[in-house]
Amino acid sequence: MTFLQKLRNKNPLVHNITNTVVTNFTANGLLALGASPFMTDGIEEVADVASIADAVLFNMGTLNESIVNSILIAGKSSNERNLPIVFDPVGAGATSYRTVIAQLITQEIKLTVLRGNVAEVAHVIGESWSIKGVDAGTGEGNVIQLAQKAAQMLDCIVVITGADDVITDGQTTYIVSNGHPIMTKVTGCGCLLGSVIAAFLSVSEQQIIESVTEAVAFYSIAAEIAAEKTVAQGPGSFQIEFLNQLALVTPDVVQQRSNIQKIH
Ligand SMILES: Nc1ncnc2c1ncn2[C@@H]1O[C@H](COP(=O)(O)OP(=O)(O)O)[C@@H](O)[C@H]1O
Ligand SMILES: Cc1ncsc1CCOP(=O)(O)O
Repeated sequence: MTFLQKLRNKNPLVHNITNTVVTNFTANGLLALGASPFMTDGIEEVADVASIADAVLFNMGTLNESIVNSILIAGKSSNERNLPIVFDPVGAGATSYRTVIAQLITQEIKLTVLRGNVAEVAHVIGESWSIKGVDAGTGEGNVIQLAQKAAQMLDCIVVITGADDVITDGQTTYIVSNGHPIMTKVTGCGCLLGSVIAAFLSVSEQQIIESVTEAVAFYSIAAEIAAEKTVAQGPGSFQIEFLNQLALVTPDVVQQRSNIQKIH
C-alpha cells in the first residue's frame, strides 16, 4: 500500500499553527487530500492539541510574539509525544526578526522536516541568498549541497522547493521534477505543501524520507494535472482545480507520472 492510500484510510488529524494568509487554503487542501485539519494557535490550548493530533505543521508566515510562544509551547508538547513536526520558516532572511525566530525554533524544537524555498533554508543555517519578502530571489549556490548541509546541521529531513524539489536527510537525496510554474502565482502553494507533508508523515512508519518524497511527488503531480486542465485560464481557475486534483489523484497516477531521481 502506498503512503497516499494509508493516509486516506487513516484520515489523520493535522494540527496547523500557520499564517493568516493561507489558513483557509491549507484547511481545504488537507480536506481534499483526505486528512483532517485543525487550525488553532491559541496559547491556552496548543499544548493539549498535541494529545489528539497525528502530525503538526508550524509556519511563521505572519509572525508575532504570540505565534512564537504558541509554536514553542506546541512544539515542546508535540516532541514529548513524538509527533512528526514540519516547520516552514516563511520569510526567514527577509527581516532580522524572522531569521532570529526561525533559528530559535530550530534550536528549541526537534523537527522531522524543515520545508522552505532556497532562500529561507539558507538563512535558517546562516548562509546568504537573496530574498524578496516570502519569495526566493536568484542565487548562485548549489541547492543540493545547501539542503544536505542544512539536514546535517539540523538533524532532520530538509525539503527545498522550486522548479525542482530537493528532499534530503543529509545522506540520501531525492530530486522531484514534477510541478508547474503557475504554482508560484497562487499564494500558499508552499505553505500547503508543508501541511501535506505532515499528513504523509503520520503514516510514514519509520520510512520518513520515502513518505516525504511521495508527498512532494503527489502534490506536484496534482498541480501538474490541474495546470493541464485549466490551461489558458489563469491562477484562479488553477487554484480551484488544484484542490480538486488533491482529492482525485490516485496512487496509480502518482506512480505513472512521478519524475524522481535518487542521488547519494
Ligand atoms: N518553476 C516551478 N516549476 C514547477 N513547480 C514549481 C516551480 N516553482 C515552485 N514550484 C512548486 O511550487 C510549490 C511551492 O514552492 P516555492 O514557490 O518554492 O515555495 P514558497 O511558496 O514557500 O516560496 C512547490 O510544490 C514547488 O515544487
Ligand atoms: C504572502 C504571504 N505573506 C506572509 S505569509 C504569506 C503566504 C506565503 O505563502 P507561500 O509562500 O506558500 O506562497
